[in-house]
Amino acid sequence: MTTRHNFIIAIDGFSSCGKSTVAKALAKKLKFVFIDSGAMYRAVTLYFIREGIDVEDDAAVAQALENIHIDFIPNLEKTEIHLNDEDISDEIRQMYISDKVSEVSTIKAVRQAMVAQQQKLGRRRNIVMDGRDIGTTVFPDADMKIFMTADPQVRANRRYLELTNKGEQVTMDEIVKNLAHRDHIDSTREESPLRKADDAIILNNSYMTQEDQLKFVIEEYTKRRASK
Ligand SMILES: Nc1ncnc2c1ncn2[C@@H]1O[C@H](COP(=O)(O)OP(=O)(O)OP(=O)(O)O)[C@@H](O)[C@H]1O
Ligand SMILES: Nc1ccn([C@@H]2O[C@H](COP(=O)(O)O)[C@@H](O)[C@H]2O)c(=O)n1
Repeated sequence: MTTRHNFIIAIDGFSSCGKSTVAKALAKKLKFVFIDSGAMYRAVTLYFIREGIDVEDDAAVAQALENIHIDFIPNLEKTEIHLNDEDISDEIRQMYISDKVSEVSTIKAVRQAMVAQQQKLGRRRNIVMDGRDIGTTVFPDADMKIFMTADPQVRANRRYLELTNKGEQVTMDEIVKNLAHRDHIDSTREESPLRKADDAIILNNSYMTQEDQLKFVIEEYTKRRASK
């Protein structure tokens, strides 16, 4: 067995509870690389929608995965996600992607392709990766694992504010349904379902500010770093 020298932080949890927010802030503070694994599943979903890929057609799915190239490109303060050299960072946040992404994410071939890329991205670099199966499947040996949750109504309110501030026409009802729908599919699918890793620490941020949640994970990191 080879010893790993990089530090891996896995942040998993339910939809819209603030995983990317805390992961991004933590990565910035520690000068680690932040990887939003959900954005990768969203990129695949966008490609499937655009190309009209039938998710039941294994050959079409396999061919599509061959044609999909996802890159994370740092650009000033943010990291863009590119699908075959196109910046799709904003497009993948729209509701029509959120409505389909969990269905696409149940496909075994899709998960295998994404997990392999995620593991490659975490080789040798210090990273913070957020998603649903990071602490259980992608990096079961992560140095620190957080499992995030928040009250469903709080999560829906936050997502509603985020999307309406961006000018997207959505109703609270649509958002509540989408979060419940995704959480259900993500937690019950056969392939690497969303679940708390046995060694993950729970962070319920329903009544925490973004500053409080960052402080919580930095304190946890400081303890872990000292014992690594
Ligand atoms: N502690 C907090 N208090 C208030 N708003 C928050 C807090 N943490 C995150 N948010 C806001 O909640 C929304 C959802 O956060 P974020 O996108 O980080 O969640 P996520 O878990 O990564 O979501 P998803 O899994 O759907 O991608 C964002 O608008 C973010 O600014
Ligand atoms: N490791 C992951 C990450 C995400 N998914 C699926 O993608 C959806 C979108 O993720 P967001 O974090 O951007 O909300 C999510 O609902 C999952 O269906 C996944 O399966 N595994």
